[in-house]
Amino acid sequence: MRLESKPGDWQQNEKLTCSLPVFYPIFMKHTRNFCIIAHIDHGKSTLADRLLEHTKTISEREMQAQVLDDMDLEREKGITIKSHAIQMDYHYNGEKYTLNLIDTPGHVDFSYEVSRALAACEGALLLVDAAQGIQAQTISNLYLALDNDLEIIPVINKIDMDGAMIEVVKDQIIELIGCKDEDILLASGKTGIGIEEILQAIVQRVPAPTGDPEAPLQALIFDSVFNSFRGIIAYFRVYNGTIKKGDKVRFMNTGEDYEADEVGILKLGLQARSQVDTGDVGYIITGIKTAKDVKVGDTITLTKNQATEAINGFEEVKPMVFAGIFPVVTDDFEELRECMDKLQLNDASLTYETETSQALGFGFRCGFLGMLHMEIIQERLEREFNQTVITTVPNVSFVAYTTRNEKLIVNNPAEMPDPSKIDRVEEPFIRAQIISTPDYIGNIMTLCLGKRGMLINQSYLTPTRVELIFEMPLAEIVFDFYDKLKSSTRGYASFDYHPLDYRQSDIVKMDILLNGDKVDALSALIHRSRAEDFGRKLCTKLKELLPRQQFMIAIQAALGSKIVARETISAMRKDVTAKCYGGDISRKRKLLEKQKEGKKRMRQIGNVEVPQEAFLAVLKLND
Ligand SMILES: Nc1nc2c(ncn2[C@@H]2O[C@H](COP(=O)(O)OP(=O)(O)OP(=O)(O)O)[C@@H](O)[C@H]2O)c(=O)[nH]1
Repeated sequence: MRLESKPGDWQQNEKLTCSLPVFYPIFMKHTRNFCIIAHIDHGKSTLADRLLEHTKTISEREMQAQVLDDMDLEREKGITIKSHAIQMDYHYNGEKYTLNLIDTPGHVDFSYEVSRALAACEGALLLVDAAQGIQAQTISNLYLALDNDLEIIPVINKIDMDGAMIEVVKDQIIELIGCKDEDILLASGKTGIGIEEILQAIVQRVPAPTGDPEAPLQALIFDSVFNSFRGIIAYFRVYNGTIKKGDKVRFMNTGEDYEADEVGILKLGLQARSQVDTGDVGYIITGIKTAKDVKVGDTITLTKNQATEAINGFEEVKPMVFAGIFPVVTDDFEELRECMDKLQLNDASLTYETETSQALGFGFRCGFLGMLHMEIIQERLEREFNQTVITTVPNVSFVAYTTRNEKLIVNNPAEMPDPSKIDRVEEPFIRAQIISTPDYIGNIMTLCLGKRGMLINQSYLTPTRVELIFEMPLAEIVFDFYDKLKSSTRGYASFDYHPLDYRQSDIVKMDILLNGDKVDALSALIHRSRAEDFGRKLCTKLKELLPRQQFMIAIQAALGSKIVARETISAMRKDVTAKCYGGDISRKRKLLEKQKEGKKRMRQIGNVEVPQEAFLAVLKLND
């Protein structure tokens, strides 16, 4: 994200409406491409539903049915109907307009995809919750929209709520984007207030798309979905030219040629058309079977009559967080591999390679866009593929330079070379933006400085809202930062971050030993200043999480050969079922079954049984 864009520049987009080319056809004049941006839970989905209902794109009955159908359909066919993009017809002043609503994923893990979706629009509805006011993602999404030169329509949403502070939030918005009082719309996605005004504003204020229908085809891919019958369906926005069914097309960044088996527009489902024109949003099916071959941000052109340039801004999305995923039962490794292969077919941003751990056997080292992405993948493996897996400590990607000046990318603590062979290590830094009421500045500073953050800027957005900008190591955010921020500000602070660069850092490897055996899956890479404290807390947490056994268990944390912390779990004296002997047999069975259930996610390491929670203990360290 470029941060140079200044809030207040927002009205400059008028230039777009005035510079229409002479060949500007009527269908483009009546097209509007827009998205809805907001902080999480400010009511995006609910408002989108009302827009679809109001324009009769989806009837009330379908809306109900749709919500119910969605999960099954998505599972069976991989089609997401309401998200991604949908076209509405809207009649205004006796003329029919085509409004394309492009949905954005909204979470920082997927911010590259958000920026591509925004690039396919000319305008954005900026929703702000009337009770909560401006939050961190309101601002970061606004900046993304400004970077893409979008016309911003500010909307105060949820005005039906008792706690709505319309005037206060109006002032916040005026301060932030420099608009006029009358530019701000008032709405409630729940009751339907303001929906007609929003649709009118989209037609009146969002510029119609520009472009040359006669020029060579340039269509930007802003999203793709996987359909098990039809392969990958790519969603695009046509900037110049026309795409027709049967055309031979080229994906400019991957350099691959395909045939357009089907093209069309996105209504409640896919609607095939003979062609999709300049300025419009549509889909293409080419028989591509894997998500890897369709990259968000790529440009589609024709094989003959190619565009000379791709639409700029294509970027390979890089994983930010890495963790091991292992089958609970070692024999299930091949089955897990098949599931990972299938999962990657429809999620190109998941990367994985085989990993061997002494403790856990064969598994995969996976790369994720962020912690949310990691949770989603784990959940999908369990729900859709019925796998029971153990996930290990997540870590960021470090860069180690050896004394021979080789550069190594370290995505796994086990790959970190011996300290004697390392010249220096670099770690990724992020720019964190925190917005809060001024009462909590002290707590936020303590938290962020404790996480090796540096305060870069502090500014008051309004007298009651302060924005703090820090530069911090990504590794510090990955663990428990967000929860800590919420608890130290009683939920008042909101937070967003963006990657910055790699910086030299004193990183060491912390090993954990159980009864003297090093458990590689519990190793972590950590800053030296935090290592001893981290080791102590981790040992204490592991003591809580490891079940007692018939013998004593020593838990040790070590930096190289130096033990920095130790805890002991004493031996269990009695058999858990002993008290049931001679008693009720069904009670005994229940107890044994309960134990079996608990074993599901246990791994035997040496002679110690380690439950899944222990592998992620790092995420739950006490203060
Ligand atoms: N009172 C009131 N509640 C609303 C309104 N719009 C949405 N909500 C509620 O606010 C919550 C969040 O709404 P969503 O539409 O899911 O918000 P969202 O921005 O799409 O959320 P994410 O997709 O999670 O970012 C839900 O519980 C809604 O019922 C509104 O206009 N008034």
